[in-house]
Amino acid sequence: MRALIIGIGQCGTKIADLFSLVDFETLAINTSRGDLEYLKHVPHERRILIGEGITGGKGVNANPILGREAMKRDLPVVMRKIGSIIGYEDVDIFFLTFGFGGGTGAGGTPILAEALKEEYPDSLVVAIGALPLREEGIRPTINAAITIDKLSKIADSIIAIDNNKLRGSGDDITHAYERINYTIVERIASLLALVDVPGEQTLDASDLKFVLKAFGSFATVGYAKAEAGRVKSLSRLIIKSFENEGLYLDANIESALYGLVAVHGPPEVLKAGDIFEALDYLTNKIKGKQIFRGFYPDPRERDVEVVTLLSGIYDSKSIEDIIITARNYAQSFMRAKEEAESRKRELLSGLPDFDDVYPAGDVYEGTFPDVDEVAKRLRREKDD
Ligand SMILES: Nc1nc2c(ncn2[C@@H]2O[C@H](COP(=O)(O)OP(=O)(O)OP(=O)(O)O)[C@@H](O)[C@H]2O)c(=O)[nH]1
Repeated sequence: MRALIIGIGQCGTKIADLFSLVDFETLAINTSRGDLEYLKHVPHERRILIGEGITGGKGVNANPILGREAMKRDLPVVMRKIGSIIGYEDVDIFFLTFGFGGGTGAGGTPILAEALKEEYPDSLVVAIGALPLREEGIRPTINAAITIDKLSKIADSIIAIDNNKLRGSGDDITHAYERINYTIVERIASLLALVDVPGEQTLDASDLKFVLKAFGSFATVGYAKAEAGRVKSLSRLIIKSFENEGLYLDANIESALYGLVAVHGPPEVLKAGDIFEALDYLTNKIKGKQIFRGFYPDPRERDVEVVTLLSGIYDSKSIEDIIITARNYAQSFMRAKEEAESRKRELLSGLPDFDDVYPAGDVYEGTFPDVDEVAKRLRREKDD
């Protein structure tokens, strides 16, 4: 199983940086030179500054139109770099990490996603994006709505992380971001680490690709971990992994089409009866009724770890809030614009054509009349 993580914009490259720390292949792309330099783990030759001609290396200030333009202009450079990283061994999944509310990531990600789908039709393109906080105002919400719309037509799945779930954590925003970035990397990395690994019942790359190939709908990754000695009911722990609000997306999991559950831990805790009870429950709960599973008994393990992936989700309050807010704003903005235009028409109606007020015939092609001469002539005409 080969994954390439591509971070776009500040949020996306920070997440890619953490993936780099845990030894994933990564690439960082940004319009801001400063933000690229700030990264700690992505190797320098895997950092690409785009749109320098438009932005001077200073970011696009939450304007996704500029983010899109920057990616379009430097797409050949980006695709060449990706080609050189990939070499001759196929990539199973490109994970594109970004923030929905900014400009570089929101504008650039759909452009790159489309190019990757075209160039590598057998690989999946999965977007992992952070949804803006409501307090950030209307612009990030609109950026998010535009990008959701675009990506839903291109990406195979969109793993959306709702930053609003950070509220109430008590952390300042930088720490809250760090925590959520860490969590998402931990979950995806744990899941990928279990694919193609020998186990009781194993998950392979084609299972994961099947689950994530979900026509641009939403996906969410759940997680639960406990010390083996403290697990009273494994079935309860598995259910907790997709029930708890740690999913970071307000979503109705019953609307999911596919699911995948991977359980890793000491063999004495991984009891088949418990696992099947939880899987039956989950299979009956989701609409698509298809759950892939992998059990990985490991005598060296002291903890039990459960990673759950649910995909094909179309019923999510987090997403609905963004789309409805953006749509309402767009409609009221269009109404206000029409009113302003009709008020302008009303105000200016009835004005004469001021050209008629000035005498014609004094302007000759190619020459300018002498203003003093014209004034003298007009005075003479008046006196006569
Ligand atoms: N989860 C998470 N969200 C982040 C982080 N940094 C920024 N965001 C969110 O991402 C959005 C801003 O995206 P950025 O990545 O900063 O913007 P950008 O893509 O670099 O675009 P420009 O700054 O406009 O050039 C906001 O809605 C933030 O809430 C982060 O580290 N983690």
